[in-house]
Amino acid sequence: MSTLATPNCPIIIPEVELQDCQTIERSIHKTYRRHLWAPFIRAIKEFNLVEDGDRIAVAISGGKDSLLLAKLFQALQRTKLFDFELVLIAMNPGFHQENLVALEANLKHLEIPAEIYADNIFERAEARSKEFPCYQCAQMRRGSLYAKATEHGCNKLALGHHYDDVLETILLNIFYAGKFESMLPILPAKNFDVQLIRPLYYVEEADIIRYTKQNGIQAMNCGCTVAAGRTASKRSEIKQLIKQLDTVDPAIKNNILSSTRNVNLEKILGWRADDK
Ligand SMILES: Nc1ncnc2c1ncn2[C@@H]1O[C@H](COP(=O)(O)OP(=O)(O)OP(=O)(O)O)[C@@H](O)[C@H]1O
Repeated sequence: MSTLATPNCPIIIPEVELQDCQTIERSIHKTYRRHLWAPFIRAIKEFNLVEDGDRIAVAISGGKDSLLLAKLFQALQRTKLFDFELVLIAMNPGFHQENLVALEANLKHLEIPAEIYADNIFERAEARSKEFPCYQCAQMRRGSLYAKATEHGCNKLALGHHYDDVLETILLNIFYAGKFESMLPILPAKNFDVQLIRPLYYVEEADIIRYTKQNGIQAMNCGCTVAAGRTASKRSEIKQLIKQLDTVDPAIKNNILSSTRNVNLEKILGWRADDK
């Protein structure tokens, strides 16, 4: 997989031998209790992301975030805090063969019995939009995952977006789209009877990287075969900016998110809701 790293999608090199599955599972409750388990539970409780009777599809791309998300959901199910069903799905959008083999190996080792299904989204996204395949790809991936979740009778689809994704999205929207818009922890799908949930909302990327490296997990860094390296530069610039700001004042990250809860409608020039 190392050959598939790009400047905007750096590879995460494990710092130890791959640990056995039980050790990895234990680490979530011990070493990473404060930084992974606690924020995961906090988001679930604060936003009611999981409720009794739910049937939740967890979408696993093979990257570090969704591999962790699957392990957290398996751990949550064992606690019996909520009575819910879990469906694990992984879509193959046209990965390089070496990425697909690595994904299968990771799922097996981590005891994540996910259904891998094929949907040639990379090819279709590129055919539809040579210039901006990423936007197409993101839309089509989401649609494919919603459809698969629906096919499995799920009422929720969990994605692996984390705290830093949320902050980056807020700033990207301000800087490059001229709008104040966040990424929500829970929202209804537009064309499906499914709710999208983001249970890693409070989990910091640095902690996911630490957990991944320290458990020897070689997650997929970037499965894209179409535009990897050409795009996502704005996101990586914003990531660097937030990193720099964090060294100046560690309160800044939290303040970026807090600003989305604290909008003074008397001190803004305009707003819209439901196209109004
Ligand atoms: N091919 C896929 N199959 C299943 N789920 C996917 C796939 N691609 C994306 N997802 C879901 O959408 C989320 C966000 O996708 P994105 O490509 O932004 O991932 P990411 O930030 O690189 O996260 P990850 O480390 O999980 O890949 C993923 O965490 C995962 O839950």
